[in-house]
Amino acid sequence: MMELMMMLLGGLVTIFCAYALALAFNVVRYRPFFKPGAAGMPPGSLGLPLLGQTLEFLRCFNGGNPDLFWRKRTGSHFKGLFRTHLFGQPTICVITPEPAKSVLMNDKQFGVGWPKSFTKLLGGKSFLSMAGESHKRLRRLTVPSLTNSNSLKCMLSDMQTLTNDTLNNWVNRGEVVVLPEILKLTFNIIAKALLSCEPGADVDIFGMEARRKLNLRLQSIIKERREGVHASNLDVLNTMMQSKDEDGGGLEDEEIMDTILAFMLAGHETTAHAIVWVMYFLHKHPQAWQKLKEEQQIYELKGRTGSLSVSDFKGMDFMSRVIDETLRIVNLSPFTFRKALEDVELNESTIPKGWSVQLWFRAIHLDPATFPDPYTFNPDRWIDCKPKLGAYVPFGAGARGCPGSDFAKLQISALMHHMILSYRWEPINPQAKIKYLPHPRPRDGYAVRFFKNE
Ligand code: HEM
Repeated sequence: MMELMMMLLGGLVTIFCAYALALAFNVVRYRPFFKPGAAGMPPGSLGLPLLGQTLEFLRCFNGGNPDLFWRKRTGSHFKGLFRTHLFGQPTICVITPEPAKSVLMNDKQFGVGWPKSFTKLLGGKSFLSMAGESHKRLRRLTVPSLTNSNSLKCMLSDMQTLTNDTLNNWVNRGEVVVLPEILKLTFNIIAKALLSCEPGADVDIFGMEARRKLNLRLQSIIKERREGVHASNLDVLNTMMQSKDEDGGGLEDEEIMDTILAFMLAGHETTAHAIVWVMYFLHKHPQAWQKLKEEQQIYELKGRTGSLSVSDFKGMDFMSRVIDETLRIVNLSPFTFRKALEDVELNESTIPKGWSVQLWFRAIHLDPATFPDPYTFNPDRWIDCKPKLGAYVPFGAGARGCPGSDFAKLQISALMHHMILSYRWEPINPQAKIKYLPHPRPRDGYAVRFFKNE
């Protein structure tokens, strides 16, 4: 009997020691050496060696309660940041507006933080991989091709044609799973805007092999354009090829190719998810549906004659509130990444050099201090709501803010204009659970019955 108890005790002591050692491992491994007098690290724990707190993070997100992870970490010493260890990296999570603004607006001390696998896929000359002056130069030379009013005007007409074709096709089919269908549509729209590709063109962008093939294809398109073939197309590629900096220098082919790929990847998935969620919330909130329909009826005649302009869309107040509210509550990019380039003091603590910094937009947008009753979909909250800088950042902010925000909003508005006036839909699984990673979406992809109004 005594022997058995001793064995049991020995086992318990071993487990306890192993656990204590495991906890100490990360503490020792990532112990920072701050200059004398510097503030300490933000509160938190690094969890287990190698795994850190990744399993708990995945449990929260995959278990349908993504906010539990950060809510559990906001104790009395909390100053808007906590430390943790996620996906193999010691990490500081920023979850309140003030420090988020400080990080977003400070690209000298906070550099590119995307995971290496991601930047490798995008190519070394994409501005998602670049930093500092070269990042600024690349943005100066490429972003206007996407955002200037002439480009948006040309894109709008294609968006409306492609949208109408898609919606008519859905009516003929009766039942559709919206997400994959919208992904095809937003991909066709971006491919047309960037390269004048017609819908159905065989363009694949996922994976290294697809990227290699796309690069070869882009190389030959660029060569043809330089030789004058389709050189008058009003697409983003031609505008980029003509763009010049102050010294008269232009973009290298590799810079153009990597930027086109970045626009393609970043430009269609998030927008497609946003459209699904706008449909989802409008169906759940009949009053908002009705209000949007009434607003859109003002533009009905112009819409039917194809003369709706970019400024018409920008002037649609309720549409814009619906989009802002959807992006706030859904958080398509739940967080973004930076890396501390040196020790940085922030909110009475120090972020160690080399650590990953994650900005948790989800936590910021669901903070009741800025947005009372944050989980309720209420487009009218935006009538008097002017959040301070850093408190509403669905497109990020600062030097790395999203260059496609106007393009995305225009696309969502153009589609919803036609959809709300001429069609209606009924979800087939109204209680479908939500999947939160990589972008939040209804698990069934939002399967609906789709009808044309009489
Ligand atoms: C609803 C749709 C969209 C959302 C919610 C969204 C959100 C974001 C966010 C949060 C960032 C990161 C900012 C940061 O790290 O600070 C970003 C970056 C970026 N987005 Fe978007 N985006 C959307 C649509 C688009 C579109 C349509 C395009 C292009 C056509 C685009 C191209 C990019 C690019 C290239 C970057 C990287 C910018 C840089 O590093 O300088 N996005 N976006």
